[in-house]
Amino acid sequence: MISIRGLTKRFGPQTAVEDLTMEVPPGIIVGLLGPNGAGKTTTLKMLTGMLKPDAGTAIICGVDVAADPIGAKRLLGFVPDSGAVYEALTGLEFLLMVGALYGISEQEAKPRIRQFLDFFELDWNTLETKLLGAYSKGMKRKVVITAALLHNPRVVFLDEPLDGLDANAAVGFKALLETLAREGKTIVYSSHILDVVERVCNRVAIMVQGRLLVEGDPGALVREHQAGTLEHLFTQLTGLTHLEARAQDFAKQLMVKH
Ligand SMILES: Nc1ncnc2c1ncn2[C@@H]1O[C@H](COP(=O)(O)OP(=O)(O)OP(=O)(O)O)[C@@H](O)[C@H]1O
Repeated sequence: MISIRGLTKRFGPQTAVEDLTMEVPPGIIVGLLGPNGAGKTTTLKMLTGMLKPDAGTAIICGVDVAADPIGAKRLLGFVPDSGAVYEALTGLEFLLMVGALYGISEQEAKPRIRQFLDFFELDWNTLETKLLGAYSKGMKRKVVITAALLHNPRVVFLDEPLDGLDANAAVGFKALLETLAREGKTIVYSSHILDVVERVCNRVAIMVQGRLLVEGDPGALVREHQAGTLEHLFTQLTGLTHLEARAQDFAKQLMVKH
């Protein structure tokens, strides 16, 4: 489980995350939502020990992330939005290296890697011989997801996880997340794809300008705000109203100029 108390991060004069407090119990998939620049990635980086908070605490399954970042990393998996990998390694070399960092032997890692490959329909020969720099975006994403889940973490953080995955892989991955949650894992899912969040997540947290605006069951929040859909609730709360009319005006202006 995740317990966040007063988490705050400043970059110079700007407060990227302000006084964030939230509890996420085991078995829950919480969708972290917010417009560009709301502070979602900064929050995930603090929760995974990649950034030190200026104030507040984040506890992962009883371990304080700032006080014991290595201990916390043993318990968590992170799929970052950048999806960066060591491009000069083969997929297998990269995954075995990640496994070794978590103390998993090659003997132990290989069958686990094979399970993920079968699931994602990736070819073992490609993984063994091709450098990651030559993988397609979707293939890299599958390797990054495998790397994040290889050590069977109790808490999983995902930043735009479906980015680059084809429709089949995305459907499979969503089902995998639901299975992991049923097994008692805690999952934080940050995305802009609201209909996916609505389907996959049992809780949502909406951030704006570094602050948590609302948090709870998506259906209940939509009803409470009489929004109809999560997408409408999001635009209501984040102040982006009359978007369609604005888009039409903008398109008309473009047409006049050309
Ligand atoms: N390393 C940094 N140095 C300075 N400012 C930063 C840094 N990282 C983030 N910020 C600022 O903090 C704010 C929150 O950024 P963050 O990346 O957390 O937002 P986000 O909600 O993930 O946005 P997006 O949906 O666009 O990915 C932004 O205004 C951003 O410019």
